[in-house]
Amino acid sequence: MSRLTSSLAVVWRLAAPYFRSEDRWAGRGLLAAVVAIELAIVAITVMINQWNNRFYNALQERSWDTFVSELLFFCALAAAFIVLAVYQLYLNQWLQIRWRRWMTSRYLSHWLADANHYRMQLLGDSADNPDQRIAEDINQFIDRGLTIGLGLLNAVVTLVSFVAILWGLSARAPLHLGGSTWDIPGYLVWAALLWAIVGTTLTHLIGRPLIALNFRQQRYEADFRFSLVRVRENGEQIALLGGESAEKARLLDRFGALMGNWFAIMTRQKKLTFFTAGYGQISTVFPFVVVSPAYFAGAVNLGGLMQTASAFGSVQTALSFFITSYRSIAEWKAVVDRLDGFDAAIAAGRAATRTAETIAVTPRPEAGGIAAAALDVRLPNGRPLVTAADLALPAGARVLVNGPSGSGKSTLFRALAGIWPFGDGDIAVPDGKTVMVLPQKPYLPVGPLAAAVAYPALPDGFSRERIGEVLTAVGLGALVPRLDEDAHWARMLSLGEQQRLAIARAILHAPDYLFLDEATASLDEPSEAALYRLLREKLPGTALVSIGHRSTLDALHDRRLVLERDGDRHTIRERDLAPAR
Ligand SMILES: Nc1ncnc2c1ncn2[C@@H]1O[C@H](COP(=O)(O)OP(=O)(O)OP(=O)(O)O)[C@@H](O)[C@H]1O
Repeated sequence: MSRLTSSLAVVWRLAAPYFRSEDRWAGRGLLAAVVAIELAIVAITVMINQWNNRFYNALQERSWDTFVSELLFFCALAAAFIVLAVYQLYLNQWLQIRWRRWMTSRYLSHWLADANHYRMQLLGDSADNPDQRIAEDINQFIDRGLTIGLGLLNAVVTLVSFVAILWGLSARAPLHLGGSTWDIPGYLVWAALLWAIVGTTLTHLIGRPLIALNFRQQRYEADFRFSLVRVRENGEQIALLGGESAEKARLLDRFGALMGNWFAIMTRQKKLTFFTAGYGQISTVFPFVVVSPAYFAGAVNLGGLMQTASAFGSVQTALSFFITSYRSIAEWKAVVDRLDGFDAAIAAGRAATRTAETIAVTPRPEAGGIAAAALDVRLPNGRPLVTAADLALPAGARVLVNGPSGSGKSTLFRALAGIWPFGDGDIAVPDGKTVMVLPQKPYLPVGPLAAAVAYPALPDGFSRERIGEVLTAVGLGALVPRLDEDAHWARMLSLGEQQRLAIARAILHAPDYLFLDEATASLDEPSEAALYRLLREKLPGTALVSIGHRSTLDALHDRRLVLERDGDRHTIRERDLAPAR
């Protein structure tokens, strides 16, 4: 029971915010309309039940006039039902897309805000495949949630309406068994209830493992899809290395996991379907079996029998809601658990920046440069990586950072840029100053070239002339006529060209601090030196902090910091630049 309450609390936590959001009036209005239509549909079912009595009695009594008028009445009910069914679907879909738009935008903001997506990745696997959670799970949560919710409402209202009818019918058709009449008030209601309780309990016992199995299936499907995307993204490397058979083996391995789980689902579902299908078949005749003694004893006529059977059927269908929707509920529960886990991972990503032991990057009003005190950069598992008693990067400085491979240079940059919270210490960044980090392989979004250059700003943030000018300055003038061309630029341009493009991006944005993490390592030395001269000329006030292994970089900087081994970590120390050759 406590599991049910906590699951309902999770559903409430996921669903309620939309109905309190800025779109609440549209959401509440549509939901109210859909619910009202569902109630009207139950009302029509009740009227059809009463119609059964009149219609079958008319047949038994061979009364033509009543037969015709009852047929017309049925046509009117059917017409109303058709209109209600059409509009219920239409309004339901409308509500779904509005609700989904709101939830998608909310999850995107929480996931992307303050580099949380990156921290969540660093913190581990608890939120696997966020793409699936945002694209599919939200959709399924709403779609299935509405179907199950409305189904439940229908079941409850049907139950209440028909229990009353069935109670009355029990009195009119008392139980005849073994030649005597048994006066059990509402015996038809008790019979339906007992029948449904037996069915529901057995369904739950047989079907319970499906919840966990469905949860795993969605994860395996997403993993498989993601592996396929990785192959597409890294096609060139795979082709060059001839890695196709390794990829195929890996993909089939992932598919194998998916298939193994699927077999478990199949076996479980086979057992469940044996039960539910059998239960469904027996349910068709069960009411007739219960009422037949009264009918054959002459206590009720054909209309009464048919109405009772139909009412019994409605009560029992309502009570069996859980049985018929078990699979759906099991799948939906898996979706709810996944979204809940995603929420928890988002919260953990945020919390990682708020615990006492974190690197705090704080804007300070005073002028001067970036300053770090008692900095202790660690890995997510707590292993120490880099320390610095104090580190000063004044405005306009040109600092080269050296250190052995794996000593933590890139991680130090991540900490200075404010996306690496693991560790301790304080980093002060002058208020309003901007920081940009250029990695060795820049990220180029798929789309027009102008958008790739202007990123992370929108392409219309800069004039075409300006974008063309900076591209020409970094030696990519040949690309200027292709600014509006849509392409996967990261695949088309050489790594050296991509690095030139990233320098163009930096010149366009003119940050106050530019961190270059081996950002020119793919260029030949003269081109690298030319780009550094260009940066100095175009961004005279910008501080340049570079990571690089080449000795030729020394001549392009004014200071050198070295990460030197110090026990289990590396410490940052100021060292002389190599004398110019
Ligand atoms: N997300 C992470 N989780 C666990 N370990 C990590 C993570 N990122 C980096 N590391 C480890 O931290 C260490 C430092 O990595 P980093 O990339 O900062 O080194 P680097 O000095 O820039 O190396 P290189 O010169 O080879 O680029 C490495 O041992 C690396 O394996």
